[in-house]
Amino acid sequence: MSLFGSHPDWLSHTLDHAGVDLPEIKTHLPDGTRVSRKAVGVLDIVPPASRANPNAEAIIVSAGVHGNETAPIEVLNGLVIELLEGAWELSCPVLLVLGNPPAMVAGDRFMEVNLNRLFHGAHGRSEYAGLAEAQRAQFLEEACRQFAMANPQALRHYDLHTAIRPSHRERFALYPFVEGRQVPVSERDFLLEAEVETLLLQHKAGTTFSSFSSSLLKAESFTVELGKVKPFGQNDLRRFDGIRDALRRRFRGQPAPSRKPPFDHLTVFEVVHEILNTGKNFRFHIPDDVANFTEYQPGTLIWEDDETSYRVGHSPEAIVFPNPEVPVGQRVGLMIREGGVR
Ligand SMILES: O=C(O)CCC(=O)N[C@@H](CCC(=O)O)C(=O)O
Ligand SMILES: [Zn+2]
Repeated sequence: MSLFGSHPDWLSHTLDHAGVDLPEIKTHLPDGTRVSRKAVGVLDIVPPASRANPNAEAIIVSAGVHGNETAPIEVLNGLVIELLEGAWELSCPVLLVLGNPPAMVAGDRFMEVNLNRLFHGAHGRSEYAGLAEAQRAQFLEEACRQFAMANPQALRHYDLHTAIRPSHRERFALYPFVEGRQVPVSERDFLLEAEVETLLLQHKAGTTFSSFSSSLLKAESFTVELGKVKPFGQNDLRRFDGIRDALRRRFRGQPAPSRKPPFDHLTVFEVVHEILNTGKNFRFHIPDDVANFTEYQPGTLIWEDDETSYRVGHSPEAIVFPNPEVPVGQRVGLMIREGGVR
């Protein structure tokens, strides 16, 4: 397919052209579906207007916002291969994004600065001026805005990741904070369909990709953690069948299946405290290699600096994403408290 020149698929084209500014290129599938490669790693795919969109939605799916989180990249590439081969027909507009191609080639989380801290306008801060990752964040925001404007259906965004640490809960989703909203039942059902059994409710807006799309584009968005970071080719992709099958079902516009055990209830946590590297002789009292969802008892000292400290409150709290190796001002981890099963 000319979209990818001599490359066998989207992923190999993206890796081979990482960091290159290619012009937009458009083509049609035999069934009339329009496919546009808007940039390296960005595909905008729209079914023919005559085709029904039974779920009345437009979907953004991103992976590779962190370059070393390879399994969701392989899953998304697999779905693109199926679609372009004609294995099934698309029913809703989709914008598919491989976030950070140079970091994917390097096998690193990022090159100069964490792309997933540059959205919601953060790419415009003076300290990021001229950085390729800031330009990519700006480009991706604009691509999402244009996609949302061209497709006025209900907008969804799933930003797919894998975690650095092992986890007591293999798959979990984060729901960005937007004042006054609640997770719709249909989205809870979708997470369970994707075998994601745990949901974290954020307590404030951030600068992640999913926070941008939910706050500024009014999308129902989630960051979805699907397992552990591994290099390309080393993922057991059977562990990602849930998300692949659930996304394919949505792309095809098929009805949602009913909840089935063991994936029939979501355990919900709320974020109670975001640990930031304060830079004032910051000391983190959680071991470096602790698993996500490790629980700490009331009163446990989590971090301190020369001015203040944080201890677990009146009931147990767990840690996710512990990582003290971040620049001053960035997130070292989240403290969460269980808030019910739904
Ligand atoms: O395992 C880790 O420490 C990081 C995994 C990861 O990249 N998580 C995302 C979560 C984004 C969000 O809070 O919605 C990130 O840190 O960017
Ligand atoms: Zn990530």
